[in-house]
Amino acid sequence: MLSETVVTQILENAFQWFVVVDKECRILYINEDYCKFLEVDKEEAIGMPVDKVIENTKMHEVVTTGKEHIASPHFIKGTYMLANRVPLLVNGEIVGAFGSVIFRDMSDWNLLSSHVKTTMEKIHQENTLTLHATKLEDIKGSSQAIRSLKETIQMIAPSDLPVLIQGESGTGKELIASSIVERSTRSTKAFVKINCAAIPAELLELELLGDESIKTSGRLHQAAGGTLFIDEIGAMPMIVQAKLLRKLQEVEDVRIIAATNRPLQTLIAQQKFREDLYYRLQAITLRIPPLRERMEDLPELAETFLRYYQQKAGKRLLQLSTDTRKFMEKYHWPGNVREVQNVIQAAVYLSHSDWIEPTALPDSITNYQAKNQAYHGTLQEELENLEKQIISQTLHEIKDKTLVAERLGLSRSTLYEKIKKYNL
Ligand SMILES: Nc1ncnc2c1ncn2[C@@H]1O[C@H](COP(=O)(O)OP(=O)(O)OP(=O)(O)O)[C@@H](O)[C@H]1O
Repeated sequence: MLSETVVTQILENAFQWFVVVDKECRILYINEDYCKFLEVDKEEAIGMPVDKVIENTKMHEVVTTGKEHIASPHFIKGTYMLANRVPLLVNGEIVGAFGSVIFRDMSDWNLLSSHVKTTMEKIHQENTLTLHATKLEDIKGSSQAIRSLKETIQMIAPSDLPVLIQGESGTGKELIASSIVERSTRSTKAFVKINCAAIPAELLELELLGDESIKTSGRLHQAAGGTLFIDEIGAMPMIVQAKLLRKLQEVEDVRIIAATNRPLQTLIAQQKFREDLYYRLQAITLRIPPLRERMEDLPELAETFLRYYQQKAGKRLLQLSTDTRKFMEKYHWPGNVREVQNVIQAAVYLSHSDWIEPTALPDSITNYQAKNQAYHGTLQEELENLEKQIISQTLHEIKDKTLVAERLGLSRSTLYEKIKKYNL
């Protein structure tokens, strides 16, 4: 136990000014610095009603309502200060309140805000983590598929060969295209993009190929000397495909990287894609498997997005709880890496503690397991597994065991027995 003398020294040397009142709002303690500012004698102030010593005080509101005031503006001696006021409780009953001044005036506040600003700028400069992933090193994942993809990129990037990237939506086709450009001899030249699915069919030809009669250059021309990334090429109308092929034969030096989420061979079979254009584009074909076929990449991807969004949100170190990881591992991720990114981003903002619990995941993920889980144990074993999971998750969410017992409709002793049984 700290002696009274030590406690007094700590209180007196605290940066903040503060006051403690009893439930009648009489001052029990006020520190020396605060008294100096208020121009009152400390010995005289102690025992006096707080509103006689501190103008515009709101301590009585806290004592009456039991509600805390955080960073509440307090006008005193011609200036606004910021104050925190919290009720003091003994056995759940209000016995008084503690008030402290966190910013004594605007100059305190300006000083702090300037410190915060420069520190945050420094953190941002040091923070090399970016989600504008464009380089080979930004491609995360250690699955065989990703490793050999990265090896192939290193080999083919310096050439001028056209590349066709095939993969479901959100698998990282644009990222792969950028990393090829970045490793190529054209990295400092134009890198022009066009998304065939995002531009109405009737405008696509003009956008892509331009029109000399109205002196409009298309993106193909703009990419001269550099690279043209044609996203969703499978959505390009046949007529534009024919014109593109013709232009490619005459046009200046452009490297084409095309991407598609539908296999072009299927579109050729359906007569929706020209075979001659396909052969012109696919000198090198890179296939990115969907995430569900390379689930070993999930932890690294989740970690990358977690660190990024945690820093962006200015939160402390966040971790995925074991249950959350389990749900994520069982899910099939139809939106691939982009879906992981979105789920983690939302979870970071939805989490109140240092752990991301399954409650921060969308229902599509938490319900998915329930629908698709294969059961291998006896009914008794499976029921016990589920019971363990429910109790463990509720304990993570609500720390207070009495409240957990209440929520689950158990007596406290039954809850304790189960905690012991399941080693929670
Ligand atoms: N292996 C990876 N490592 C790190 N980030 C990745 C990886 N794959 C994808 N991403 C990120 O996921 C997001 C989606 O990727 P991208 O836009 O490249 O996908 P896409 O296949 O082009 O999607 P769409 O077909 O819908 O246009 C981007 O933020 C990208 O940086």
